[in-house]
Amino acid sequence: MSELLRVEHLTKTFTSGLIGGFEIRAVDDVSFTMKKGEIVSLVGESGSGKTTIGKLILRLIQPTGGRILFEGRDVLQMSKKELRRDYYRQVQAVFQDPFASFNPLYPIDRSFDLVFDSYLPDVSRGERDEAINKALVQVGLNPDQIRGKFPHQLSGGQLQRILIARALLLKPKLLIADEAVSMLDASTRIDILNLLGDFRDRYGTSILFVTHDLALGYYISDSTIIMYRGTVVEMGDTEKVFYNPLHPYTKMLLESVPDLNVKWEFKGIEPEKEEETVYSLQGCRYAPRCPRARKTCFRSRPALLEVEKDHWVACHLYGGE
Ligand SMILES: Nc1ncnc2c1ncn2[C@@H]1O[C@H](COP(=O)(O)OP(=O)(O)OP(=O)(O)O)[C@@H](O)[C@H]1O
Repeated sequence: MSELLRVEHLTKTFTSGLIGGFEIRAVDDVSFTMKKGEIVSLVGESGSGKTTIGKLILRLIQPTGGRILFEGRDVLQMSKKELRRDYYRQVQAVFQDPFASFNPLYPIDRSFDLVFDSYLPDVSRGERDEAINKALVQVGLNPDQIRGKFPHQLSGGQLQRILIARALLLKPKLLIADEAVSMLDASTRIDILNLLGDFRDRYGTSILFVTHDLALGYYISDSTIIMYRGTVVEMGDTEKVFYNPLHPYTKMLLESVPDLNVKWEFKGIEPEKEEETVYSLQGCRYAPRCPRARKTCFRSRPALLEVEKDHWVACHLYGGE
């Protein structure tokens, strides 16, 4: 498989507060690649920088530093016209809240027409209708029951399928699915995941699957990137990351997934204290929470090293400096 996307040393710093504001390094020196037709999960707890990475790739926000290459082309150097005419034809996104993605004042058909108007203006009305109906059938919907309806007349699952049908009308090379199934019930969630996998198989669409849910990431992805507070702590082949986790944070995350047949029992656990969440910008960001942290972990950031084929970890326990 050849390379589709390359993210190099991507950094995004936000400034919060008006006077004497403080800086949040939401994404801190993140590098990874995606192959054509590959599904990559970007996994991490809330605030780890996943959505910010998706928005940077989509050029919805500007990075503080780093490069994004799509098929070798520098995305950050693209003009607005190039983005609109070319990049967004090939890179589409589906976000978490399907209700927020539609204008409640218009029937959902309008959202399909906007795609045609923006990217395929020369397609005739008849051809549009045919393509829309085909896309709706592909995502398991009956066009007769969907077309002409307003968003409030449809369920969250139906709207999410419509968003996927809309994104896939263009048969994009890259789909960014940001918590795209988080708001759906379990059975609809699996349907939508299967749909995404089916599209990858059919059209070779690469998918960046952004999620905080390890099980969903494992189900759908070929490769997994584990984020912690803006940094990549571990990444690689999904089987290797899940069955041979190396970073103490990945191990903790995997141990925290509740088992279906294990009941909760009181263990007197104290919630995490505020001072333990303070992290240093020079050292490993996980060091204050890490049971195996040493002095060096607070002093220097470990490099992301390939410890076995297709398996990288950023941890001083594995020789990172
Ligand atoms: N526009 C912004 N201004 C200031 N800070 C921001 C902004 N957007 C994000 N952040 C901060 O950047 C950090 C990363 O946020 P981001 O939304 O990327 O995380 P996430 O991993 O996607 O979390 P979630 O799963 O909760 O959406 C957080 O600390 C967040 O508060």
